[in-house]
Amino acid sequence: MYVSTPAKARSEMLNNRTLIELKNISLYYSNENNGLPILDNINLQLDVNDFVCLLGPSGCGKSSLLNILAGFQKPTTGEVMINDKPHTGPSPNVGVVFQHHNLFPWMTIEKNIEFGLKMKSVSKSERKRLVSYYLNLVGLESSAKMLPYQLSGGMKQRASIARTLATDPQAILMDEPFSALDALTRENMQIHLLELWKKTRKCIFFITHDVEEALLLGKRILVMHSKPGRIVVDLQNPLSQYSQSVQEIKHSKEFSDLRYYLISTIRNSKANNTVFGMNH
Ligand SMILES: Nc1ncnc2c1ncn2[C@@H]1O[C@H](COP(=O)(O)OP(=O)(O)OP(=O)(O)O)[C@@H](O)[C@H]1O
Repeated sequence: MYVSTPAKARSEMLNNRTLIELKNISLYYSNENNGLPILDNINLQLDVNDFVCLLGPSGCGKSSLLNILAGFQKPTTGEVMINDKPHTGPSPNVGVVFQHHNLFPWMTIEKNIEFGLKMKSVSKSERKRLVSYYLNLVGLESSAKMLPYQLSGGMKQRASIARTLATDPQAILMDEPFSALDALTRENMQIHLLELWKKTRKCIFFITHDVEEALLLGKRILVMHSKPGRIVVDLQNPLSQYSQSVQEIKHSKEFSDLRYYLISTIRNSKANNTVFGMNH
């Protein structure tokens, strides 16, 4: 069993503060799920610089939780706080990147990135500077004038990430953003996202089905069980401190031990509701 550092000590260590807090969240969708809540009394704090990966079996409520964090879905009970204020709807503080890019197909990549800035009434010269900065950050300078259909899947996802980053949200929620990509592109995107996070230190909440992806990306890993949807693991990922290459990390004993532990915990979803390594 892996026991993580208590939240307070962790926050102090990282000189972080809580950005988003979920308090006693439960969610029911009408009478489905045999009367059980989709989400059951979820309490969670995300810090300003967190990189949190959420794992769990299909249908356990991961996207529902993300929708509540994004302000798209109202919880049945409980509340969401951002910067200690109630969060009741979509907000510029929270950006979302979905599994399939949602770029406007009729706009060039630079216009797509500029769109949110226009909505925020950013001046033309500042928009130009920011578009150029974010294109550069995701390595798409030479694709600025292209339309989305002219880009590969990985490039489109990088453009989506740039568009979200450009509006400067405090948190970015990602719902399986790389799952539609081929293995090699996916690995490149993981490395790229980690570099982006190191540069921007935005709070990232990342849903994935892929345990290895969570181990390579997350500073912190959550596992949800289903029926009812609960967070049963909240783990500081020791691998995030490693400076070795991805390949070296993947071949380490700690990686394979953690991988085994997480897969077993996810498999046990229906049988077990014990809370492991909770730090909140
Ligand atoms: N709008 C809705 N109305 C009714 N039921 C819903 C709605 N959205 C999701 N559900 C149900 O809630 C449960 C959780 O769905 P959710 O999409 O949050 O799970 P998930 O863990 O993200 O699944 P996956 O990993 O397969 O994407 C499922 O049983 C789903 O059928």
